[in-house]
Formats: sequence, C-alpha cells, structure tokens
Amino acid sequence: MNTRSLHDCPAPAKLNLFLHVVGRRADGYHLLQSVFQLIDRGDTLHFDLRDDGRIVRTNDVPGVPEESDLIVRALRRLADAFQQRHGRAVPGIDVAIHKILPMGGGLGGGSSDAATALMAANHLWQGGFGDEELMAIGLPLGADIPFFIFGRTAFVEGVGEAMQPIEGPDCWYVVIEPGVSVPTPAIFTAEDLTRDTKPVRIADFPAAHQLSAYGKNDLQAVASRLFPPVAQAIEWLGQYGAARMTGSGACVFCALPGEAEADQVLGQVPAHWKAWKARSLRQHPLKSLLQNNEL
Ligand SMILES: C[C@@](CO)(OP(=O)(O)O)[C@H](O)COP(=O)(O)OP(=O)(O)OC[C@H]1O[C@@H](n2ccc(N)nc2=O)[C@H](O)[C@@H]1O
Ligand SMILES: Nc1ncnc2c1ncn2[C@@H]1O[C@H](COP(=O)(O)OP(=O)(O)O)[C@@H](O)[C@H]1O
Repeated sequence: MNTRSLHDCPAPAKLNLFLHVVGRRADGYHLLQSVFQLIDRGDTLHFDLRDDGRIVRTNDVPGVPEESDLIVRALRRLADAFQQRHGRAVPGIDVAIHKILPMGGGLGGGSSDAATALMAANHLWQGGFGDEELMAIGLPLGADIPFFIFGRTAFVEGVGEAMQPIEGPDCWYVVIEPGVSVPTPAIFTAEDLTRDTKPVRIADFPAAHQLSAYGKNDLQAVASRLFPPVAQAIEWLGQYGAARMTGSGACVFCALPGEAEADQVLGQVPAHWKAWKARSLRQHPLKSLLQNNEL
C-alpha cells in the first residue's frame, strides 16, 4: 500500500429517514432524534502527503473558499491535536475534491467530506486517533460529522453526538434535488417549527424495511413553506411511496424495493429537476477500505 497518498476516498451522502425535533437546549440548539442512513452516492477525495506542514486544498469548490471549507478546518483541528499528542507538527497534506453532492441539500456533503478527510489524514499522518477522538474533533464543525465517522446506520440523538447502531433497510432510493439551497439556520429559527414531538425509542421502530416510512421530518413543513420547490418535489414523488425531505432540506427521497423500481420512477421525473438513484449502505465504504488496506 502507498503510504504517501490515498486516492479515490469516498465521502458518501446520508439520508435522514425520519427527523424529529423533541426539544430545545438552553443555548437554543435543538434536540433531535433521527435515523441516519448512508447511501452509495457521494463526493470523492484524494490525499497526498506534503513535507512542509501545510494543509492545502488543490482545487476550487464554487461557493466555498478554502479557508471556510469544512475539510480544511477539520484537518487544522486534527493537526493541532496531533501536535499536542506527538509534540511535533504534521507533515502536511494536499486535498483534491470531486464534489457532486449539492450544498444545502440535507445530504450532509460538507460533513461527510470533513469526516473522510479526518479518517484519511489520521491514517496517512499515523496520528493514532481512535474514532471517538476523531468524532470529538469534528463535532464542533458540524453535527453530522460524528455520524459519518461512526459509519453505520444509526439512531442519532441530542445534537448529533449520541449514536446507536441499528439495522437499516436494504433498498434503493430515488432522490430529487429541487434546485434550491436551504440554509439550516433559517429552518431552526422559524416560529412555526414544531419542537415538541414525543421522543421515540428503538423498541418502537418497525421492521428495517419499513423504516424509510416511519415517523416524519419535523423540518419539512417549514422548508416547504419557505422553499416551494421542496413542497412540489415531495408532492410529485409522493405518487410512488412515502416521500419526504432529508435533513433541513432541500433534497427529497422515496424508498423503492429494487433498482428496477427506482429506474421506473427516475424515468418519469420532470426535466426541470435533477434526480438520481442510490442504494442503502450498511457501512461507510472508506472504513472498510482502510480496515482491509485496500486503498
Ligand atoms: C438538521 C441536520 C440533520 O442532519 O441537518 P443537515 O445539515 O443535514 O441538513 C443537522 O443536524 C444540522 O446540523 P449542522 O450541520 O451542525 O447545522 P449548522 O448548519 O451548523 O447549524 C446552523 C444553525 O442551525 C441551528 N441548529 C442546528 C442544529 C441543531 N440541532 N439545532 C439548531 O438549532 C443553530 O442555530 C445553528 O447555528
Ligand atoms: N467541503 C464542503 N462541502 C460542502 N459544503 C461546505 C464544505 N465546506 C463548507 N461548506 C459549507 O457548508 C454548507 C452546508 O453544506 P452541506 O453539508 O453540503 O449541506 P447540508 O448540511 O444541507 O447537507 C454549505 O452551504 C457550505 O457553505
């Protein structure tokens, strides 16, 4: 295995099969309950060691300056932790990103990129940090980062820090990108957001194959009001099953039992929406690749 580079590292998207707002913390942050499901579509990252200690993003990402990129910010935090633990600076790293996930899509793209960067750089730098440590480094930058490092279908509580593995569905999804970018703060500050859904327990969940239709997304009504294309996509996709929004939007998904059924729905999607299919994943593909030394 090449010890100086890791190329073609996957940063998969997630879907929130349901997302309940069950309360609010004293600091204004909302307490959530959600099932997070990984899917086999995502960004791809490439890493090469440097020898000058610098952390460099080597390509442009429209709308995301290098300094504010979650990848770069996460790697800086990892470099600080490395310095503290090992008493020396990191070697540095180049990161190239091939971005296909939409921003403000509720697919967790930025968080997944950051999680992949933390896992890959920890490997290349031989940082020796465990998953729990990487999760703690990532959490202040994005609530979804710990989930991507956890890397399995999970029941997530709190503000994204409490996770339990669960058995997820084995199915296909059709996902519509309604063409708008939803800013998460606008949803959480809305007056009409309901914040009092009764907490659920894993014991309440239906069988795994029915999980994609369980519960609801409490952020959906507000997002639909503020961004009408979200409501239109949910209504259209609802012809084919339980269609709902992921995260704070804007993307909308519907579970289908197989690829053929997903292809059938995709063939009908109106031309003004971008849409695609993806399969549910049981495990984060980068974790499997690193564990099996396959990169
Ligand atoms: C709701 C989720 C579900 O996955 O949405 P997506 O980002 O995936 O769409 C996440 O928890 C999003 O968490 P995160 O990605 O950290 O949100 P940010 O954009 O940093 O949060 C922006 C703002 O939303 C509010 N916020 C966020 C998360 C939360 N549990 N309660 C909140 O009240 C806060 O005011 C915060 O300052
Ligand atoms: N590497 C990155 N990829 C995507 N977005 C990023 C990245 N770094 C920072 N961001 C910022 O995070 C915001 C949320 O992006 P993203 O995580 O893709 O959406 P969501 O949280 O809705 O799933 C973007 O609008 C962007 O400004």
